[in-house]
Amino acid sequence: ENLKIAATARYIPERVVSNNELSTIMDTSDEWIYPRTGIHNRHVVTDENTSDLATHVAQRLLEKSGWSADELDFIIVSTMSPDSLSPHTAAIVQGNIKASKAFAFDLNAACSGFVYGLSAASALLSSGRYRKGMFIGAEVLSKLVDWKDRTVSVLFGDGAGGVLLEQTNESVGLIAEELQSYGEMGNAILTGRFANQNAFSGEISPLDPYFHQDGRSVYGFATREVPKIMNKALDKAGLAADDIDLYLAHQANERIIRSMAKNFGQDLAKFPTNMAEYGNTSAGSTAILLDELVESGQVHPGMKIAFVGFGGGLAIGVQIWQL
Ligand SMILES: O=C(O)C1CCN(c2ccc(-c3cc(CO)ccc3Cl)cn2)CC1
Repeated sequence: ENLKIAATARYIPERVVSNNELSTIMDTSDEWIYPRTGIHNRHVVTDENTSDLATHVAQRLLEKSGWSADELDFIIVSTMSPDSLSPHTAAIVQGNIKASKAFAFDLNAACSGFVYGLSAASALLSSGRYRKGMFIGAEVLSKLVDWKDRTVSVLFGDGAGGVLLEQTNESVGLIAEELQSYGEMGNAILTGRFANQNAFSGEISPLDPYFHQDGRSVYGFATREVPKIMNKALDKAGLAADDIDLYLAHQANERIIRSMAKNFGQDLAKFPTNMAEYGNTSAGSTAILLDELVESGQVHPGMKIAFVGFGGGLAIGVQIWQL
């Protein structure tokens, strides 16, 4: 499908929290966290929420591309940590940047959110009904974790990244995708639960709203199932793993990425990582990584890129792009 990524951008909140700082508020250490996860630091908001991060990304995308806000046909924000259910975060962004002709909606596919959102944005453009779209992955996971739970709170961070997409007649764009959910395993990654308490339900025991994950089973799921989905996407694209120049994988855990590289028979150099600095920023992670690589020149036109998302749902998504 002839689609062009016209610009990329990211926005990371300023406040850095190192593993060492975390060890002053909970019983943990860099020696415990880093070897298991590849994480040294994470960034957290202090006075911003998800829509603020996404709005910064939107403004940077418009600045970099020279597009004006009212050229946008739509804005999609992929997030599992919206400011509110209503207004949805994409609508807040649309209002903030005065994208007067755009419709906006949020999408939640947890850590596969960047790939699922890229799929939705690509489909809207390939339908021929729209020409220019903005897609942002944005998270403030720091409001969803229990900062007294050292097993989970050390894994996550806040951040956002995004792309501008447009129809093009250049032979670039989405080559193939494979998206798959595994709802029966959904309870392995839980957060943001609302109890179904109402005037007619009688007493419902309150649910804790915090992040819980069965790390071992998610780890096993990711290493087992992602390669299968990747191979399906490669088959659809008529490509081999060697043909992909870079694999931009969700930045959940360094060891998982290492095992994926081994599984695909690929050099670790093809799997750039930045979780050391940002932790797991769910739908933001691949978008942030993409913008950093574009900025450093490691990602440029002519390359074949695979975006790989996996996590809450549970869900997996792979998209292969010709840049
Ligand atoms: O070694 C240990 O104690 C543990 C072993 C397990 N670990 C894990 C396991 C799973 C995840 C994870 C999380 C999400 C949710 O965004 C999505 C995708 C993944 Cl693969 C992150 N870390 C951490 C250290």
